[in-house]
Amino acid sequence: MSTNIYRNGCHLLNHDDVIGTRRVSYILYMPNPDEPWEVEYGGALELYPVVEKGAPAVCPTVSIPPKWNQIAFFTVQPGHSFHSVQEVVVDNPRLSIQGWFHIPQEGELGYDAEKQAGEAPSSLQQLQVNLNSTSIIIYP
Ligand SMILES: O=C(O)CCC(=O)C(=O)O
Ligand SMILES: [Fe+2]
Repeated sequence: MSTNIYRNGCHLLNHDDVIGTRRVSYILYMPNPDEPWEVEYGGALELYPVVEKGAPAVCPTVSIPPKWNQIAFFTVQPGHSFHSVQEVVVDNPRLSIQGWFHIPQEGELGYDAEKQAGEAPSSLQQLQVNLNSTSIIIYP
């Protein structure tokens, strides 16, 4: 879980959230409740349909502006759950708490070692594998 602040100029490019054992994404929006967020401020969560597996459409079909005390959930699906955050174009900060529900981890009820083994590696694990590959050139 993390707290996030998107200031004027901040945005998040299209991605699917798939890392390790994530299953459901959630975002709780907390812009200033006394100054309702306007669509023109940008900062909407945008959802993309999939043209074919792994390829999102160019344009989103759903756009959800942040609203005080509103929470968004979506399932994390490899090559499907594409979303982005529009650039914020106002000086009001776009505040949120964001995180993921995971499948049971080692030591938790319902943990399944085989399921864990089949999971997509985290980005850190992917980077570590690639660092050992001869096709990567590390510049000083
Ligand atoms: O803040 C949002 O609406 C989405 C954030 C997001 O996609 C992420 O942090 O991975
Ligand atoms: Fe995301």
